[in-house]
Amino acid sequence: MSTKQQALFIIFGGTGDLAKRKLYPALFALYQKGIINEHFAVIGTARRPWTDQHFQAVVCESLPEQDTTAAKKFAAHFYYQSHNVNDTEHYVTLKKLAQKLDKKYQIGGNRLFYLAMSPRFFGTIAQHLKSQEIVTADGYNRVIIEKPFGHDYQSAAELNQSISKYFSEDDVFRIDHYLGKEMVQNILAIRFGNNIFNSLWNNRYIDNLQITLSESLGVEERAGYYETAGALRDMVQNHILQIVSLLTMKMPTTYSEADIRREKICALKALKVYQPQEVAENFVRAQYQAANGLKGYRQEDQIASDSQTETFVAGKLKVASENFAGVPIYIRTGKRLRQKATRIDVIFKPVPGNIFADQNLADNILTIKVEPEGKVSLQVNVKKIGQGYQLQEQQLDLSPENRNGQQIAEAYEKLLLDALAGDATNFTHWEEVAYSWKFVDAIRQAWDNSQQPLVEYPCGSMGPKQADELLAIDHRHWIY
Ligand SMILES: NC(=O)C1=CN([C@@H]2O[C@H](COP(=O)(O)OP(=O)(O)OC[C@H]3O[C@@H](n4cnc5c(N)ncnc54)[C@H](OP(=O)(O)O)[C@@H]3O)[C@@H](O)[C@H]2O)C=CC1
Ligand SMILES: O=C1O[C@H](COP(=O)(O)O)[C@@H](O)[C@H](O)[C@H]1O
Repeated sequence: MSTKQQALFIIFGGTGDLAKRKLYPALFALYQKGIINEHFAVIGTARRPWTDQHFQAVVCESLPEQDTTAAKKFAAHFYYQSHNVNDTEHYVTLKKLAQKLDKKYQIGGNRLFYLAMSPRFFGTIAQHLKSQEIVTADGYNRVIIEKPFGHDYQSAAELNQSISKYFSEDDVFRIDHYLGKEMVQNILAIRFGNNIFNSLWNNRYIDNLQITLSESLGVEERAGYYETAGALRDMVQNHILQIVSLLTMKMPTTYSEADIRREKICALKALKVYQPQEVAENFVRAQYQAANGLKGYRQEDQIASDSQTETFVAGKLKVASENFAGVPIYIRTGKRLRQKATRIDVIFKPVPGNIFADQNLADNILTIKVEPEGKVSLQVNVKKIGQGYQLQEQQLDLSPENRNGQQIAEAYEKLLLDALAGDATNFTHWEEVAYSWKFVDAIRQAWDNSQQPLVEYPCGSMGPKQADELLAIDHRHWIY
């Protein structure tokens, strides 16, 4: 999709880490492709007293090519307003600036409000956008909301209620950047574009699913946020459960936003919400400890020396749906693990009545590697070349061929373009968020109310042994 778009972006949190690392480079990529060109402007807002010139210099610095004419022309579309989101007066100034830029760049009233700030401000921003008439009557008004959407089901419901007073669900784009990743988007193509996978995608043929989101980085500069979140809220509630929904949803009636959403909601609703005893049996929480020259979590800046925050979660999920009942979904995510790896392994059941049973055949495994390198492969068994009849495993590379040598777009670039085009297929609907929180809340509450220990794992490992035992008890092991 390369239709030209016109919009005024208003970024709340314009001086923040996300804006600099992800949003400005993503907008620049759209600019270089000509998708946003003349008829766009960006207002960055935050409290610090920057000038437009300083802001433009910061934007340039955030780009992969900083000193080119294109970068400078692009940054000239950026304006800064010092703004405390709690201060009504600031919205009056913001409105005037927005009107001026709308006219200058002939934008036609389209506005995209990006809330790249702590969620505690989302309600007040939404309210002021309406009450101070920063929304327009002659174009669209869409609000993109960063994660985390709430802290638990209750706070998410309250937040949703306060936003929905001012914006309809169709104009709310709850971002989960994993849904913008090329290989995550590939899941539906692989499942529903191939009868060989579509017809086998159920509990008669799939033995188990494994999802790994491992990171080599530690908590970095985000201690304040991470201490209130932990790996369960930071990664499981959103990214992992979104992947689970794509893997277990039924085939939608059509490839459309409404039909896909409906099936994803059903998939999340079908997740078994655990009782406290079941949480203890099916979930492991752990924290990284100093090893391999790296600090332990409790020695990191601004982390309490007795912090109970989990930096690793592994779990076994159960789905109460016709197609997935009885298929365990093993999930795992953590910081300071051996390496960055985001992957999905679909392990198929062995051939019934296998005539090669004495040869210890490898499982058929479909692997979708999301990162660091996007790849799809299928493990099969073939005859070894030569005399006799021995089998050997073979990896079939099913990776999408990049026929035009295109650079793969970053998740934020794709999602920003979707939001500009009004396509919410790759954003999360409120009901998806609600069911995800209900699932996660049960685990969090069980942990908070129980003596279930927070176990340790050394930096650079793949997590604690308890995460391996979760599978071993079922006579399985992690494929990765
Ligand atoms: N960083 C990341 O990699 C990711 C971040 N996110 C989410 O994105 C959002 C932003 O995160 P991040 O950029 O890391 O956070 P930062 O802490 O880096 O940025 C927060 C921004 O909010 C501004 N701000 C804070 N208080 C006010 C206020 N009262 N009025 C106006 N502006 C204010 C800050 O600027 P100033 O101090 O000048 O006011 C700053 O621009 C969060 O919801 C986070 O969970 C999601 C995924 C990844
Ligand atoms: O949302 C988040 O995601 C990042 C990992 O994202 P990735 O695209 O690098 O895989 C994680 O580091 C961060 O803690 C979390 O908030």
